[in-house]
Amino acid sequence: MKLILATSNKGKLKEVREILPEYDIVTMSEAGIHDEIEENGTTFEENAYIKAKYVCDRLGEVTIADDSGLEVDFLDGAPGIYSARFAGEGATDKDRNAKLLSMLEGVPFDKRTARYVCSIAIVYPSGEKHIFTKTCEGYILEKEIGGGGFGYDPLFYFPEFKTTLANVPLDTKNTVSHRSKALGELKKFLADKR
Ligand SMILES: O=c1nc[nH]c2c1ncn2[C@H]1C[C@H](O)[C@@H](COP(=O)(O)OP(=O)(O)OP(=O)(O)O)O1
Ligand SMILES: [Mg+2]
Repeated sequence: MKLILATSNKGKLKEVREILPEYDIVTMSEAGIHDEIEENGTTFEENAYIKAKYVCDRLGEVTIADDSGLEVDFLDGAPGIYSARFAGEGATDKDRNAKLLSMLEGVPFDKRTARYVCSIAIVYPSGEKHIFTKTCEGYILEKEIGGGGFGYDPLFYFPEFKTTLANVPLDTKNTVSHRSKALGELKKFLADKR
């Protein structure tokens, strides 16, 4: 079965293709849509739906989208839904990680708890929609470790792995991540629907 994926994030795309090998994942740009979709919702769920709905309306095909981010407890849940934008337009993963580190300067390890959140929306041309949300709990380190994953992964320490999600193979990250768990719910839903 073909699923359009409404994202322009290559890290997400790689993970979604690994986690859903039984689906033919076609990106919005492969389907001819190059628009920047305004993420003006107030929750991960709303933003995931906004992205999937936008692309589904244009293509008339079943579309999924991922809205995700990092909630840091010491920062009262920031950057949250602003995780991609909180260091401004044109910023890189490196810039965002540097900004996050500066905001946590001097904060001891046990107060650096954080979680990733991932909402996966699926929208059908009929208007049917479903949204699945999962989290992944960890700590923000004081320096980057590892070259894998993407985004905040070099700073995201996962206790059971005793290292960051950037310092384990992708298939290992995919056994515990917010994204793999939310996509697992989607998989169950799609299997039940058949
Ligand atoms: O597993 C992850 N490992 C590391 N970082 C992560 C992860 N999951 C989300 N993140 C970060 C990346 C980005 O800074 C933000 C998502 O923002 P978000 O708007 O959902 O994605 P995006 O703008 O990069 O691509 P798009 O909206 O086209 O899907 O959270
Ligand atoms: Mg985005």
